[in-house]
Amino acid sequence: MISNLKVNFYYFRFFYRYLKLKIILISIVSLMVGLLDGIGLAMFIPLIQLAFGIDSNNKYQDRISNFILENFHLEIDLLSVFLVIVILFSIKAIFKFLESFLRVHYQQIFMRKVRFENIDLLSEFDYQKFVVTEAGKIQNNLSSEVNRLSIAFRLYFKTIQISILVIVYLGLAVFTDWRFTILVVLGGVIMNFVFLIFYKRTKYFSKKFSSESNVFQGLLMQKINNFQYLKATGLNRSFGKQLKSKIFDIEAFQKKLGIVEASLGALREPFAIAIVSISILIYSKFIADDIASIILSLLLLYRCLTYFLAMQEQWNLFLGVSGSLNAVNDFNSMLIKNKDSSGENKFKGLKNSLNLRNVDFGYHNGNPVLKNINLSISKNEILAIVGESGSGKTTLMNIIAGILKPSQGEYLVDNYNFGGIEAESFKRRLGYIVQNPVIFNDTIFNNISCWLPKTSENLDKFWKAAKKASIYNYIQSLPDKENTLLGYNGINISGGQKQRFSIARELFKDSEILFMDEATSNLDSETEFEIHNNIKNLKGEYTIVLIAHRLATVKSADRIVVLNNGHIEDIGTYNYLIENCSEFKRMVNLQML
Ligand SMILES: Nc1ncnc2c1ncn2[C@@H]1O[C@H](COP(=O)(O)OP(=O)(O)OP(=O)(O)O)[C@@H](O)[C@H]1O
Repeated sequence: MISNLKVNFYYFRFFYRYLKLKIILISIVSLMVGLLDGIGLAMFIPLIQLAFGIDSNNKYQDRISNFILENFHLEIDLLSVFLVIVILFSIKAIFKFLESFLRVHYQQIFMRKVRFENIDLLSEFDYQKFVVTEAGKIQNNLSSEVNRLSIAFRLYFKTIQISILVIVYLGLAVFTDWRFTILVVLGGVIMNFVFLIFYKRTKYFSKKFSSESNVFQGLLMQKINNFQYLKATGLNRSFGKQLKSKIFDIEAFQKKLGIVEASLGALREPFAIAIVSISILIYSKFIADDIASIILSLLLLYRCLTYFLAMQEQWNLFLGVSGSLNAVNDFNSMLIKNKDSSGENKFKGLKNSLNLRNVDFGYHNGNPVLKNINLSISKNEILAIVGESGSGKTTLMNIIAGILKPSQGEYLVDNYNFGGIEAESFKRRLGYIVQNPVIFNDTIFNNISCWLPKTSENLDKFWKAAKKASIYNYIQSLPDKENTLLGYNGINISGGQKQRFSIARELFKDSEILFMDEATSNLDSETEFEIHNNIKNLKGEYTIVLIAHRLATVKSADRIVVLNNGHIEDIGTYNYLIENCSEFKRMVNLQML
């Protein structure tokens, strides 16, 4: 019982977090609907009595209509009773409309808030945590589970609204004849205990449904992301089999949910009829034979019971999707717990240098990846990082870019601790060109401008960036030029072109610190030469941190950092390192340059 209350309070708190006092307002409106309906219903007793001339003493036998007629000093005749009924049901109709309207309106507000919150939280999600979080879980929670949550909202509020009606009818029934009411309520309580077993099963299957959907979405994403590979290697079908088997698992839980819901639906009515019949028998045999109150009580209790059954049905349907509420809430808490930390001070541009002091770093598994890194990058310097695969180049670059935080030591931007800088203002000045360039399924213009309006000023900037990234001629050769669609993940263009597009995007952004990870690994020698000429042309204008496996491409750097197994082996110009760093010399020899 207590744990049930706790769970219900958990659901309530979840919705209250987004809607606050709106929940109270919607409850008040439902209360009005119930009160107006119940009182209106009670007025039928004097109406019948007057119409059939049953009562001769101007005294009506049910307490509700007596209360209304006496307190409002109404004439006790057929017309005024009739008018009262019409007025009550008309006002009820207005509240009923308001009730449905508010539910839909608040549902929209609620969903918007949840979606916006998730989008913001995901933007601020800590990178280190992101890489160890199942992609399917993120995808499923942000799409399917949020959609199920919308259904959960509707069902939850329907349940609340209906339960208010149940309470109102019950109250009115108690007011009319408390003994008969107690008999029916006792029956209802017994019935509820029987149904608790069904509710438990529904909740369990709903949770299983959510977790299986997470796995399914993860598999689906992998299939889409690795489509080319799976197709080429013929693994497409066997991967498809995995997806199909997950569909069977999901179906199985859906079916079980359906069976529980169907059983509940079928059992409710016979149970209810039995309760009412037994109550009438007991009442007439052992308690009293007050026909007028029992008729009104029956009317009210019948409505109460109908709503009670509807409430149970809605509640069970809600439990069927309540897994989504747990899933979204857990996902939300995880995002909140792993929010990127950000300082207060706005970054207004690099003045002198970026500095790492005695920096150590390890991922979640604890293995040290970087050890005692001391490095200073001057404004407008081109710094290249080289080293064997796995030596920590990307990790080091991600620390300088602020995506990863040092486990030990300090990262200073112009002598200010990085932690004190507002993350967003720093990121706005960063350009990041990754190993697998990010291409959106959109036009070339939107891919480079990141959805800025196509004004002549932006268009001018766009072509300048395209020229700098050596992609100008290619765009001009296309029939639709900058309006050409690039396809999902740039499926229509080559690896080299993808990289040039992403370079153009960063140059468009007016970034002042550029990070390039293997930016030239997929380019043919001619384009590579061109890009490196362009990088040289950027010299003095941008601070560039560059990772390259092909050592010829780092010749244009001012300094090169040689990383070896997580520590800095040496730093210097290309010529200095050839002379003084055996590790660098070995790497160059290996590449036979
Ligand atoms: N998310 C992660 N979780 C745990 N360990 C990681 C993670 N990313 C990288 N590592 C480990 O950290 C070490 C350094 O990886 P990093 O990617 O920085 O090397 P790299 O020099 O850039 O390699 P490559 O040239 O192959 O890209 C490797 O041992 C790698 O396995």
